[in-house]
Amino acid sequence: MVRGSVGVIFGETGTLDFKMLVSDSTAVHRGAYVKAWHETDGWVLAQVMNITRSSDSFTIEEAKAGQRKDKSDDRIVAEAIVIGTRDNDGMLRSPVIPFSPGDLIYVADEGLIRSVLGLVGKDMNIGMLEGTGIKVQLSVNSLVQKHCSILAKTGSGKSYTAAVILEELIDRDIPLLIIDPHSEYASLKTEATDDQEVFKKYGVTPKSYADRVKVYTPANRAINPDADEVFRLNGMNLTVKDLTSIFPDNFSTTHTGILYEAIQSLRAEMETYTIDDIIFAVSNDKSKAKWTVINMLETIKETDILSPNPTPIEALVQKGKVAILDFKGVPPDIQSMIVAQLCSNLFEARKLDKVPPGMLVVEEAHNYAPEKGFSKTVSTDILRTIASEGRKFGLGMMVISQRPARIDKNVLSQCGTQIIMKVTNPNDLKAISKGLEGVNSYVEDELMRLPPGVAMLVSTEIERPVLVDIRIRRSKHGGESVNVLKAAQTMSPPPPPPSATKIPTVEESRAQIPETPAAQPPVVETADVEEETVKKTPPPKRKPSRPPKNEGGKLFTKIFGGGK
Ligand SMILES: Nc1ncnc2c1ncn2[C@@H]1O[C@H](COP(=O)(O)OP(=O)(O)OP(=O)(O)O)[C@@H](O)[C@H]1O
Repeated sequence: MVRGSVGVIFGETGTLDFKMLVSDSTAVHRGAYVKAWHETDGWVLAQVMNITRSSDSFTIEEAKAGQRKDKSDDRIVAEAIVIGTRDNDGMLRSPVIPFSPGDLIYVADEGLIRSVLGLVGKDMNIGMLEGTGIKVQLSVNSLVQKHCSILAKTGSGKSYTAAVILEELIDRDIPLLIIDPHSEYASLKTEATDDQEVFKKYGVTPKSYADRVKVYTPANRAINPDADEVFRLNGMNLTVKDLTSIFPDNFSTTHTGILYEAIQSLRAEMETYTIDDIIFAVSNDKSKAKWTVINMLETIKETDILSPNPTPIEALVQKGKVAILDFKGVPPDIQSMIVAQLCSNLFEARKLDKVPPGMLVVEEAHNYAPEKGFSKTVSTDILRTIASEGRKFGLGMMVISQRPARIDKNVLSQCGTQIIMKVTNPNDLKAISKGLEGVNSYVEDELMRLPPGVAMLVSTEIERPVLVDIRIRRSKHGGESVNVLKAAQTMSPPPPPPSATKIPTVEESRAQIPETPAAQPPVVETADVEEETVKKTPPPKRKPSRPPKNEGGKLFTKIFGGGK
């Protein structure tokens, strides 16, 4: 083999693929980018999709003993698909006449890979092209304006990857508003303490974003003592629509009528009214149905979310700042109501240019914009609107979910960048492969096998899907699972049984601050309850990159459209 080459083309060749005889087993690996000199097109980029290795030259004794002394005459054959080359106008082209058997194959250089895949001149650093040292950089403008989704099964690295992208956006002063149901993003404030070697590998340094991030709680400080500020919605002069939209299923026509009359009478009497005034006005109604209405109004009131001093949207969305809405302790219905109101305010404020362009980040998006037939929430409409119209006004959205099949299709289909990590649920796999343009249904096989920390990136900005080894976080990761065994071993002994427990006095009860766990949004489950509700133990940290292995293979051809 000529020096520097890794193989030679042989057998029947085409314009879209070829086979190569590989010089030695470590020369190329599945997924490797290689280049071939083409007589009319010059250097053409190709990707190895499959490798096989065969040998008959060993003795039965050697086979029985499980030892082969000489492996030098193993026949290693790789199948590569042609990606193409850029012409003088920068257009991607693939050859129109077949490759020539006997031509040499080389490992592709960074310049060719970048230019052919379309990874040129971009700004954000999200990691490295899997199996290479080539940085994958995305365009901030495109990612924000054309929206982005991060999809994977639980524990596969969604919030880790999201935080990597958010760090890049914060570094570029993009305002962020994060809907955080599981208190995962406050850790952006804390610098990561991982191994320095890993930071070096990805070309980043540890960093705290404490001066940029503010955590808001829609609950109160007793429930969420780590929050920086409370978040409140406008509680003055609420309309019938404002109130009924919180519990749309609970308000019958009769209930709505009672509410309507009460609010009409208040409007006739006073300029401004509160929820207390509404409850009082409803209590004057003669029907028994008023008690249901009062009960619902009391429930809303008790959440404390409504206030005469609401949090202005201008305080949340500021250049270079991150506002995290931490939903710890907030009931699911109220979460949706908050998302609906907040996002409507945000969209209106952006349209009137009252806040700078920025990005809305929605974790567990399937709960706030569920697909029809799964559940109904008041936040779906505005999230759909932002997905379809946000880009006109410089309002981007990042949608994060472990259940792609359950997110509103209108929302998901608007995402120009899709970052997909390991997915195994058949419905989710189907939903993903259906929604990805230019990727056929066999994408499912590859997604099922992705190791932790590796994502498939599909973007309107790049020519074809690529696998990315997501970089290390600069800030600490906050989405760690609870170690159940350790917690059980370190917890204090349980309290005595009820009969032996002293009943606290009213004063003692008041003095105790309730330990309210983070609210879990409602889940309408079918066959896959287990996957969604059981938080997996985090996978072991992956090895730096995928080792060259002579296995699998067909997947790549299928995913990236082998072109046969
Ligand atoms: N790029 C990465 N580099 C290093 N470790 C990673 C990476 N991605 C994920 N991990 C590890 O995997 C674990 C799970 O990741 P993460 O919390 O992001 O999962 P998730 O998909 O958001 O899970 P859940 O749906 O349960 O919130 C993390 O604790 C982290 O240790």
